[in-house]
Amino acid sequence: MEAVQTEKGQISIHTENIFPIIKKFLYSDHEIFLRELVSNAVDATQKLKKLASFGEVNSEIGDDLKVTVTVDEEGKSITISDSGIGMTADEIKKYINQIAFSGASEFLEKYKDKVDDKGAIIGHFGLGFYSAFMVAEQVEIVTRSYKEGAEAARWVCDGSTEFEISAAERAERGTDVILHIALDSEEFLNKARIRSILEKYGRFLPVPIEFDGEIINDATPIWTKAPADLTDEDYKKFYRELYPMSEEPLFWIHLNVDYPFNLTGVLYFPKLKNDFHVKREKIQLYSRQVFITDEVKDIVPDFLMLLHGVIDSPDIPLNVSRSFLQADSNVKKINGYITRKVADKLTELFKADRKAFEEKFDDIGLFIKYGIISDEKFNDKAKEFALLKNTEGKFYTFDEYREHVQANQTDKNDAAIWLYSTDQKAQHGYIESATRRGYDVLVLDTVIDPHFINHLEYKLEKTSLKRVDADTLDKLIDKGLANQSVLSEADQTKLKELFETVLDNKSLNVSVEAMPADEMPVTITLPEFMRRMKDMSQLSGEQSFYGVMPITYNLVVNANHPLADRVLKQGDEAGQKQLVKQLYDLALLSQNMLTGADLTAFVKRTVETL
Ligand SMILES: Nc1ncnc2c1ncn2[C@@H]1O[C@H](COP(=O)(O)OP(=O)(O)OP(=O)(O)O)[C@@H](O)[C@H]1O
Repeated sequence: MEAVQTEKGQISIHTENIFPIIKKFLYSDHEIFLRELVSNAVDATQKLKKLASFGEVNSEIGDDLKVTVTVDEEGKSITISDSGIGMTADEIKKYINQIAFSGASEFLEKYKDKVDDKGAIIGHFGLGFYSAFMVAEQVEIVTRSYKEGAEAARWVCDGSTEFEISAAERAERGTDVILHIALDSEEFLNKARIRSILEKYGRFLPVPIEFDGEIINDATPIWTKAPADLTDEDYKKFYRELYPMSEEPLFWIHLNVDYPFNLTGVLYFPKLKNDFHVKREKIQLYSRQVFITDEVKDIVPDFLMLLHGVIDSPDIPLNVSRSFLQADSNVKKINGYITRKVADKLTELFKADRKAFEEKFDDIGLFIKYGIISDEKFNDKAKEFALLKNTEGKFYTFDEYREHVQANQTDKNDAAIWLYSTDQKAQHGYIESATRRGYDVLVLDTVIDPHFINHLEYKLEKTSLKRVDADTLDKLIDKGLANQSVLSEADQTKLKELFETVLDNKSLNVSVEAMPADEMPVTITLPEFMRRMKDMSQLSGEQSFYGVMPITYNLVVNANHPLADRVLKQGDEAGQKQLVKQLYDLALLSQNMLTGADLTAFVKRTVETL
């Protein structure tokens, strides 16, 4: 048998098949054609300006260069005209025929295995000029190069691989791209539709875009200007333009970097309050002032998506799938840069005016906490400016807080115990008891706090956080100093049994403890770990073991309260039962757990005793 010879070769791609495939791939995003063609016209105009500035254009170029888009409803065509550099017949052959075909081939090669994975590709792969064939059955270019003595040329192609180039009439330098719209794309002959597409993609293009006699864009949006030339009002005005329905932003960051990647933009901090899921105005992503997308999910870290504004970077690859984007090293660097900038801005604001920073903290705390949890680098910087607020409305950095509570809130194992409340009103009685002992109570009541608390414990040394109603204070901060009980062991057991029998409730874990006499006679607590598990499973929305696990509350009877003694000494059984029930209901009431028929019965019983 003859041996197989080593051979190298090229897989050939049949370009005749390209157009049906382009159409198929781009199906949901047909309007992109206008972005591509207008961008080309803008590029041609910018190139001309550049050449003129080098002194390479002989004629006057004028300072009112613009791109015009015209819809001819009757003639069923759309024309994109510019007065840019234009093309000679040879350049058409080179740039339009060859490049486009090789671009399309490359595209085919790249995605040939992914025909079913449309969602991953549709969007921004920028096939440029050739996207015209998504909507046109025939495309015509009439162009004249800026070069001296250049002759105008016409190129016509009907979407097959055949084209025709001929001499044409065009008095002035520049290019007209004329799309003869296909039957199935006549929606694009609607002027309102074209205007809205132009406004979406071209709102900040760097060259004036005229449609229906009007300029539809702002060619010098603020992110292209130097911060020194802008006032606060300029930034606010731009914000209103972007998000007309929103409240004023708190502050903003002007991004500007050229190395090792190019990025400009303005990011605004909105007033977030506790608004985590709703009202996420989107960050808009631009590439050289061309709108690309406001779906920046995989490009910008999730916590930064709470910010608003514009990012413009020609270095974010827009022609590949989203999963690829996440791995892209430029995207990673850009994320790192933005995160650093945001952290620096917060540090600067904190240092410049702490009081003003504290006043804004309710609005930015959510963002900062989210950043701390999700981004290690941000976390490192945030230590400087992240604040904790206590029930008195005072703010502390983590270090300051540690210092503040160290003396009084360290337990017998030398661990610091930070107490917190998730609802100052609901936990009022417990907060009051704690502050009576000189303990400090933090307010951690935002949606993100359950995660933030876990994170704090993980990061802080020998520190745990406990909700103020998670146990009796002596157990929450166990200093190893047992209170003396005025009741004997036997009486304590009797009291415990009495409560168990009268209340007859399996979800209660009854105990008798010697607490200070001025504490409540009966307290209900929910152990910290059990509540956290519940909260977390609720937050994640998943049914977990802890989500369905029955809750057991602790019911603690204060042996040193005079009423404990009174219960024991109560002669008649009915009266004793009534007293136990009343004390239990009062405990429920202070935990906001007394509702429905039980509440009605309690009110009735109380009225009767008055
Ligand atoms: N209006 C125009 N005026 C002058 N030259 C043009 C014009 N439109 C297209 N060209 C030339 O044709 C080339 C190919 O255009 P095409 O849109 O396919 O690709 P591109 O703009 O280079 O890249 P992309 O695929 O990202 O759009 C351009 O690079 C340019 O040289």
